[in-house]
Amino acid sequence: MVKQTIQIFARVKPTEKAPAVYSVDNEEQSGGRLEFVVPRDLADGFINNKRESYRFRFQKVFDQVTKQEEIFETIAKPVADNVLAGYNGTVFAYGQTGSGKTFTITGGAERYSDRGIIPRTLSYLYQHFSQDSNMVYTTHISYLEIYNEVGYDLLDPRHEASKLEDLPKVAIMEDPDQNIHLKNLSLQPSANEEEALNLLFLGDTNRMIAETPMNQASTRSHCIFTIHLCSREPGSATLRRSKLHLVDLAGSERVGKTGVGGQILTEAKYINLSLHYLEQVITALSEKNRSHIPYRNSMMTSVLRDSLGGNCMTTMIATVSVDKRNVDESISTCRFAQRVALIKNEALLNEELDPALMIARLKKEIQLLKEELAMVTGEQRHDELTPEEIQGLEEQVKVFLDDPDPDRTLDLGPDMRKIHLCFSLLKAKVWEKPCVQNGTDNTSHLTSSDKQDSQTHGELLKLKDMLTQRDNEISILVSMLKKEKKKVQEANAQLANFSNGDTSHSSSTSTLGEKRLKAEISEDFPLAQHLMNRQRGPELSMGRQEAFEVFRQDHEDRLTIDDNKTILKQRFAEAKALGEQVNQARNRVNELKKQLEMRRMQMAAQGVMGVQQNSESDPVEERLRNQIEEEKKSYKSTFGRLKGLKTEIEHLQHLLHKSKIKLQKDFQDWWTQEATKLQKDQRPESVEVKQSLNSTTRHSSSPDHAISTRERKLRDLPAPSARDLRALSSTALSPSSIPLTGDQQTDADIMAFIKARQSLLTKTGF
Ligand SMILES: Nc1ncnc2c1ncn2[C@@H]1O[C@H](COP(=O)(O)OP(=O)(O)OP(=O)(O)O)[C@@H](O)[C@H]1O
Repeated sequence: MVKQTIQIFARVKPTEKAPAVYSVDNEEQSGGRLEFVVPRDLADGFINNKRESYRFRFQKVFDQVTKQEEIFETIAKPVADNVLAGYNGTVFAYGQTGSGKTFTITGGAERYSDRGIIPRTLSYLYQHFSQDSNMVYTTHISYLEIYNEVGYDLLDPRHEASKLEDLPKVAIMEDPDQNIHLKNLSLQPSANEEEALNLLFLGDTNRMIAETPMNQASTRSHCIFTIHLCSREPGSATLRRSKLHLVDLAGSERVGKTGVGGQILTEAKYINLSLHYLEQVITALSEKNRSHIPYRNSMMTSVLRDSLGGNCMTTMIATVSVDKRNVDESISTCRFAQRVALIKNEALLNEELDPALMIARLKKEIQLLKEELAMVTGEQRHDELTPEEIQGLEEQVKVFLDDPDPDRTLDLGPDMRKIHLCFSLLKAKVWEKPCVQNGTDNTSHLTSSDKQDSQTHGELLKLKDMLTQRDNEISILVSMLKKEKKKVQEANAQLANFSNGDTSHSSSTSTLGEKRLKAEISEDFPLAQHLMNRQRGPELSMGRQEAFEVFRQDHEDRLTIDDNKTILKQRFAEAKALGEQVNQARNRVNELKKQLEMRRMQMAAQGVMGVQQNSESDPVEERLRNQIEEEKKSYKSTFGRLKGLKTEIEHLQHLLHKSKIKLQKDFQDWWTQEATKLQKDQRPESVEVKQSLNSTTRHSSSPDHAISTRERKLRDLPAPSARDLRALSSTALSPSSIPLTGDQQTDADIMAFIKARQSLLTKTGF
């Protein structure tokens, strides 16, 4: 058992604004120190106005310039090493919204070098698996999102087609030993790094898809990415099962400060509530003599129960922003971390015997014992006695009983089935004869038949003695058998439990999801298109497509997307060149091998023909072998580079994909806003329009239907060409300059559309 307090680290997010006064000191022996100096007049809110300096201790403090690589090496790698050794591990990020939790745990959305702890840990683990031939490893991945106290499986493929509320909820189940099991959370097998990364990408994409302007899930949900590891030495029945939770918590800011309302306020309350329960658990754990820890109050604390004060090595990263306006939240984050640092965990080595292997072993042992027995008895044992065997035994018993010799024995061998049968035959014989009555031992008066009876009685007593002896033997053998049977039953029951436990997680979905993800990456905007279809109905109209093009040109992420596209092209070219090099190296190795074989054949032929040969090794063969070794080395290193490049390419594709979805979502939000604005502007303009709308929606049960009908019309209007639009934008807008239809409703829609286009073109400088 390893006893350890939760390790705490702080990471300061880079800022371009004037930062508050703060300092970082990692020179101290006892760890790192983060200090904020808050001038008295600036201190507000809950910060004590009398204090100026706030100092906090951490294992280490990472300042603004720290790279992702260093964060992984210092924080996550030691935890991953413990997980490889069979201990549970958790790394969780805590901090206010925008302080860098997702950046630290998952990674940034722009560069490959911004990969966070999850992809780096996966890379590290799979590299370890491939290098460690002493162990056999199997991994499964689960990805849980907790939003408004409800759990969702981020690897559920239905995410794309359904609304969050319609997805199956993950439920918490507790077994009698208080172990937590999560129903409806799938455990996806991942045989290699690529498969694991695809699951991460799938989960991240699903997390984005679920977001709407009203639900910025990434900010207001907790996400737990778990790597389930199982390892064993080949042939050993001992298994090690460990789990690594990588946790991105929701933003920790206080509701009062964020100034939100409506749905978002409800969510904020949930988050605050769940983080409040997290605080309660942490406070309870940091207090001595507290017997009750309120884990069950929230889903997140229930799921992370082991990570907090249980069987786990846990590390917390407090992400802080040093912008002046965020200092009070940062101080609050650091205070929270100080309490977390008091919690002691007791991590156990998670070893267990593999029930399947135990059963196999016991079966083998039984088989061996049976074979030994057969060797001793010289007989092959079957389950039942055959009719011939029974007949033979009946005759044996008859001969035994008929023989007056008291030393006569009934030789049955060590076969319980035969012994049992003979005893029952004897018993039957005994009960066939009338019993000798109680009487004095007056044998002188006995007739010959009486004497015979008395002899039989003597034999009977002897037999009774034998019977007792055999009974004892039988009891011993039966109890041995029972013991063996019980062992097998227990092992069977364990196996059944084990496989039941697994099936609750077993809805395997990975391959489909991966395929879909890959297919989507290769196209341009299909997922986003699908998203819009889901929310708004069919296909983008021509007008919207054009508007989207203009919107895209002006979007803040366009440069990142273009940059990543360029890098991706470069990487593809590099990968192609490396692929060719790998092929060439392989061909060269094959060619050299052929030459080596030829040379060997030549030398052998010369030997046969009696040509004298140098007894030392052949220099030509030596040279060829060296060349092969060199080529193999070059092949291996180029192949390694190619593999690394492949991972980078996949990551870049994922980043591109994410940026594209974000772009589409931003456009969607903007479009909806513009449409709503226009509708508001036009509301007084015509009562008839309203009436007309009402008549269109008379049959609708939804009060919002009027808006959506109108919006749909606006969207589906055939758009003028870009040239027409430019012409339109330079023309003053008057109903006379636009070809109208005469229908009041349609003309109102056309005007609304033209206005929206014009405002867009004005914004983008056309
Ligand atoms: N160390 C860093 N270096 C560079 N950029 C960073 C760093 N930390 C955060 N950022 C950037 O700051 C922005 C907000 O970060 P991030 O989304 O990780 O915050 P968060 O704490 O996860 O917020 P939320 O609670 O909303 O999920 C992102 O654009 C991210 O790329």
